Amino acid sequence: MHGAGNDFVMLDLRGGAEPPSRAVTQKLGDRHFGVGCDQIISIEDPVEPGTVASYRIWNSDGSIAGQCGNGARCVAAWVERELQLPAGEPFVLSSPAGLHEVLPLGKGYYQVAMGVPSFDPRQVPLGAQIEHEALTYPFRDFEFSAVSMGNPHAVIVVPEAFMADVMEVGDAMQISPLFPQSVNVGFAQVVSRNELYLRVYERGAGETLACGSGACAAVAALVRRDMLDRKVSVALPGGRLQIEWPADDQPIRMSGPTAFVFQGELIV
Ligand SMILES: N[C@H](CCC[C@H](N)C(=O)O)C(=O)O
Repeated sequence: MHGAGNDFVMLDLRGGAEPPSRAVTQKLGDRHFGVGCDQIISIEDPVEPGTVASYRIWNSDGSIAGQCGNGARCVAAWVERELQLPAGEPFVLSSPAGLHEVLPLGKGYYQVAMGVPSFDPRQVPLGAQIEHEALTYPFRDFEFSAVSMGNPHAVIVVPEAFMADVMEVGDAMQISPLFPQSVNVGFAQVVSRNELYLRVYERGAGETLACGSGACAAVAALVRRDMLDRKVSVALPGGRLQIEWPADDQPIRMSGPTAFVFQGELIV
């Protein structure tokens, strides 16, 4: 499946099937010697009351992630079809980052509640050298904001997202002691108070065509810096996501597309 071009191998692990080993996730993620994807997403039995399923996330390099926004929408589409849920009816999923209310919007579009963003440096996490929470932190000759959406994000405001040196800056930040668990690095160009161009150099996958949690993190960081209103259209290379953060203590709601690409059987 893919969500705005961020592509996934979805594994049906319901019934307690073994999660993939690191080697299997790397094999699945390999675009030449395996299937090829940005992340591997499992669909698993519900673990929380009131939920219909749970999911987990592995990046294509085999590392584990706590959240995946585009993946959450694809889990929603997969579950709605597989469990034959009543069309248009909301339901709840759980992930390592918590509970997620899903609202099917029709035509493969879903709204997912992605949780309340955290700016606490210990939550992101940032290295111990950062003692206090701040709107931005210095890195080389620029500054970044730090946000957790259940996974770590650094958000950099740039004049031209298209011209940003995503790989060089992204690589340098991911290996910096500032980010003990590495980081997803967003390059955000503010078009207006309701529109953002965004590119994301993801932890464990490199630059992807879209990053749902990255879009949420960028909106949260720039609302906090009074550079955006609370309802924003985020244009990424692979497609558009609608992000709304109703209030600081409310979950961010992300809406966007999903697509089924291919179904097969994995023989390991
Ligand atoms: N690379 C991310 C996981 C996938 C996030 C992204 N694909 C999304 O849609 O949120 C991490 O290691 O935290």
